[in-house]
Formats: sequence, C-alpha cells, structure tokens
Amino acid sequence: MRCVAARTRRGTHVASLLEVRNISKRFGGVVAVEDLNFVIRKGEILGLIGPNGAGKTTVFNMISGIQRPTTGTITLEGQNLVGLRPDQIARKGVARTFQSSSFLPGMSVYENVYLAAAFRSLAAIQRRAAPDVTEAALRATGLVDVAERPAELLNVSQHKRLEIARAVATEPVLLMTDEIVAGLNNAETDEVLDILVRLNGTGITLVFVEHDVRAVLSVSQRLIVLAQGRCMAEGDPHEVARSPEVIKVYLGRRYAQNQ
Ligand SMILES: Nc1ncnc2c1ncn2[C@@H]1O[C@H](COP(=O)(O)OP(=O)(O)OP(=O)(O)O)[C@@H](O)[C@H]1O
Repeated sequence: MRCVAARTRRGTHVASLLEVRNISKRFGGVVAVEDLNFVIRKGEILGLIGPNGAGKTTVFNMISGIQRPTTGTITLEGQNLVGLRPDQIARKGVARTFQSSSFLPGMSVYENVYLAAAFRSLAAIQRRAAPDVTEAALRATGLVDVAERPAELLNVSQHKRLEIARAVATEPVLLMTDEIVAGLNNAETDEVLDILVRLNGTGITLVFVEHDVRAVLSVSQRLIVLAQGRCMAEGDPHEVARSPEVIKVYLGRRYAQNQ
C-alpha cells in the first residue's frame, strides 16, 4: 500500500503507459504538488482520490500540458511530454474531461464531437475518417438519439456523456476523467461508469479522479490517494480504503462504519 515510485514491483517489470517522476507544481507560495511519482499502467483503470486541494486536477493539468510542472518529468511510452502544448499532447493520444462542461455552444452534439474527431484525424489520416469516429463516439456514449440537438439543451447526464464523447473522438490511448459523475444520481452514475468500463475494454487506459467513493471503488483496479500534493497510499482499492490513515485524512469515520 506504500506509494511505489520505482519502475518495478516485487522485481517484475510493470508495463507502464505514462510515468510521472518527481513532479512538483508551485503557484507562488502554494505547493499544489510535491515530488510526486507514479505510473499509469497500460490498459488499467486507475482511481485518483484525495481531499479537496490535494492536487488531483493539477496533476491532470500537468499531464495534459495545460500547466507546466515546476520540476520533474512526465513521459508517455518513453516520450517526454513536459513543454509540449496541450494540442500536441492530445495528438499523442492523451485525452481528458473537465469538471465543467467544455462543449461549444451554438453547435449540435454531432458537431461538437465531429470537431474533436476532425482534430485528431488531421494528425492521423491513416486512422478512420472523422464521420466514422464521430458516430462511433456517439454510439459509445448513448448520444445517437440527441446528435442533432444543440449541445446547450442537453441535461446534466447527457453533458457528462458529451464530455466523454469529445474525448473519445480524439481516439486516445489514455483518458483522464475529472469528477465525471459529480452531480449525477446513482442510475446516471452507473450508466456513465458502464460507458467508461466498456471504453476501457476497447483498450483505452483510464484514470479517474472522483469524490464519489462508491463509484471509484466499483470500477478502479488500482487506487492512488493524494494528500497535500503527495502520494499517501497506493494499491488495491479495497485495501487502500481500509487504511486507517486514508480513512482519517479523506474517507472519514462514517464511511468506515458503513462498510
Ligand atoms: N492556478 C492556481 N493558482 C494558485 N493556486 C492554485 C491554482 N490551481 C490550484 N491551486 C492550488 O493548488 C492546490 C491543489 O489544487 P487542485 O485543484 O489541483 O486540487 P484538487 O485535488 O483537484 O481539488 P478538488 O478535489 O477540490 O478539485 C490547492 O491548494 C489549490 O488552491
């Protein structure tokens, strides 16, 4: 359950997709992330949890190129990502969703997804054409029936699925979702989780930042807990969730008593 910084675990090689090494991020006097090390393994569903302000979104921002680490390295299959623009990183196959919807108003659902697909296929013309990718992303997220609707008229659950569709249309190898089930009821949450698990089944590696612990534990194969910008625990989700330290710092006694 200790945080594993090394490339190997019990002497065996871990097939990593993305490696974060000694990254820190400071905003003036605020240390958002401090000397953080972790790997994202190919094909896994990794949950990233922690209290408000722990640094989770900052980690996503650094991986996706929105913010540059103050120190440290980030590599995707051995290729450096630090210093690349967000669009360059996206073209390498790293997609993410945002806490607030990032759709383009005044456009239909289809057009919103198509733009994301066109962005990717410009850089990878050997891949499927943008209309095929758009339709596949709409099908994968259950948005076919509302494809012609103006994006701003969708309900909350549909907006969340549009976020996923736009990310999937870039044909990512790694998808990072940031509080994608926040504001959804249990049925809507399960629907979104099913979509994500199915996408993972097609080979997309998933990293999942979420405060909904039920959701995190139901889909994650591995869990990393951040606190004050550092890794506090890492390992099997159910074991991590039983850790007294994790219960004290994040999950709370009420969570533990209900288990
Ligand atoms: N642009 C910024 N300027 C100054 N401080 C920032 C900035 N972005 C984040 N921070 C600070 O960095 C710390 C980590 O923030 P971050 O948003 O990454 O946490 P988080 O774990 O995603 O939190 P939450 O669960 O509330 O979304 C917080 O103290 C936050 O106030």
